[in-house]
Amino acid sequence: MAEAVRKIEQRIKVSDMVIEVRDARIPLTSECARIQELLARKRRVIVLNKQDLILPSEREKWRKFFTDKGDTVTFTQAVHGANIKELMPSELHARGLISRLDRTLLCMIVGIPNTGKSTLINTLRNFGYKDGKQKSPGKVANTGALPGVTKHVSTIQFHVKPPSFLVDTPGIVKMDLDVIDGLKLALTGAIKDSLIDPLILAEFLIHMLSMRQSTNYLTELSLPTDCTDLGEILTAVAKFLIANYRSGKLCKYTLDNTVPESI
Ligand SMILES: Nc1nc2c(ncn2[C@@H]2O[C@H](COP(=O)(O)OP(=O)(O)OP(=O)(O)O)[C@@H](O)[C@H]2O)c(=O)[nH]1
Repeated sequence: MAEAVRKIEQRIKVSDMVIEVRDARIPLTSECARIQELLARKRRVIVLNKQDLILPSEREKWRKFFTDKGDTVTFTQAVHGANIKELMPSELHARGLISRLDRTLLCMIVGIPNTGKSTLINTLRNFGYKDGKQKSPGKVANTGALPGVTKHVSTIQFHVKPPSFLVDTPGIVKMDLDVIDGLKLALTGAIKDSLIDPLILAEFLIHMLSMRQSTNYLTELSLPTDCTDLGEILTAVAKFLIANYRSGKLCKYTLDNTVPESI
């Protein structure tokens, strides 16, 4: 991880701009805290990916939140290419994120693990080549449902004219995570499942849902019939809740709030 951070820091200095990919379900907790100081000095667009997993009303609330702070944001669904056009060189230029369109463009992609960076790169590349009327080059970055798939820093062309490149980087997590941040990251799949007991994670999820007065999930819950042991049943229920939260079937609430709240 330290090596990855060092390489990212070196490459950021020579890049024209940064695309910071966050998880739309945790727009604050998924910030790339470890290099925020560096990011603050670069032109940056915050991509809130996995927009399909939050309600449209939540999207609008967060868009206003970031825009009021002076940040440039784009909501995407990288798996299906939603809003990818907003990240094409001409759009980045129109939004004031790059100053010239006649020069080679180098864009860093950074973010915590599992936010969809590699998926976004593949989608941007397909879209970018089509935008330049070139044959679609296919997938280059490896993707996966578990965190930590990308291990190395690599540079990938995503547009022909102007020649534009993306620097793919491994996901980086901050060192001094507090418990609540850790639970939110675990719930959204940014840190490994093996690190947190699913019962604790499910309890946290139920707590977060009860704060939003949401009990819809109770009607969906059918207990596994092949379990007799209470502990096993609870674990099965916990895993059911977590999996359904992650797929967006349980609810589409963000876990962060635009105003501070006590948990
Ligand atoms: N629901 C949803 N899932 C997505 C979206 N984009 C990516 N994913 C899924 O999120 C998971 C992680 O995607 P990756 O592209 O591998 O994420 P990454 O940020 O490169 O991950 P690391 O290698 O851990 O840094 C995969 O299962 C993707 O299919 C999206 O817009 N919506």
